[in-house]
Amino acid sequence: MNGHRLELRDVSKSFGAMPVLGDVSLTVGEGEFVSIVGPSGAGKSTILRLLSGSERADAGEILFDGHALGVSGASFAFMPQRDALMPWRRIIDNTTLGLEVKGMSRKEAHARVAPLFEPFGLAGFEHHYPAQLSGGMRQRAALLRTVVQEQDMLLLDEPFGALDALTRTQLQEWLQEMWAGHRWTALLITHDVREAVFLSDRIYVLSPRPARVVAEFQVPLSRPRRLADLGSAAARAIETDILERLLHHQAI
Ligand SMILES: Nc1ncnc2c1ncn2[C@@H]1O[C@H](COP(=O)(O)OP(=O)(O)OP(=O)(O)O)[C@@H](O)[C@H]1O
Repeated sequence: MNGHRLELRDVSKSFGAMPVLGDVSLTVGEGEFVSIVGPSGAGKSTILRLLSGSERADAGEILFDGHALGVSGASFAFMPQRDALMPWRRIIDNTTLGLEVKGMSRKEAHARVAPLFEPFGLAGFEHHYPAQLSGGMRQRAALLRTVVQEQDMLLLDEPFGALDALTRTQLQEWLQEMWAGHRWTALLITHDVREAVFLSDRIYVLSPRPARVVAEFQVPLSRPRRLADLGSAAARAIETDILERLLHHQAI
């Protein structure tokens, strides 16, 4: 084992005649928050689908704790762009869904999620239905449902993409605090370079399809972070550099 939790080595994937991923290599360490930014349609979500097992790579290796993904027993908690809450279930019963699917009784699952409602800013809304909550609250409920399953790794696919700019900023700040407290091993897919800089330890920049990694950045901001840190010279320099790579996809 080389210290990485997740490692993709030269992973490629085509859909029919269309190459989507071309030799993508990346790593995520224990307790590390890593983001992937790339142009629309580059294949970012495809990477997550390879991890969740809903697609298979054509070539290359995906390792978890040094073992091939299929035999590693790795479990991923996935949070999609849309909250995917079930409208007919109360918030508390939505957040227990993943636990119940894994065989936990509803009573036990309720006991597990209940203490998280306060830190997730959902106290008092346990018995509301999704339609009675704001978009930001629904995304927090979706994240609660995701993290309570205590999987090996958190996969976030544009989790704030459907929110208005202010709510999105508030949730980025909130997620940063939550992550600092829990140190989930996390892989975030985003179009939003500022979001990636604010949340990540490291950032991979993908080229247009067929995607390959054209740059990797270590974010030099100390934690805990505040939004104001994005105005620092270091943050602005890295943001500009990533945007340049995205626009001109120069390889390093
Ligand atoms: N199951 C599939 N069959 C055929 N083509 C697919 C399939 N899944 C994805 N694609 C195609 O692969 C390409 C990459 O899709 P993917 O969703 O991974 O991109 P993305 O980088 O996540 O895009 P966006 O940022 O717009 O969400 C797209 O052109 C998409 O149409």
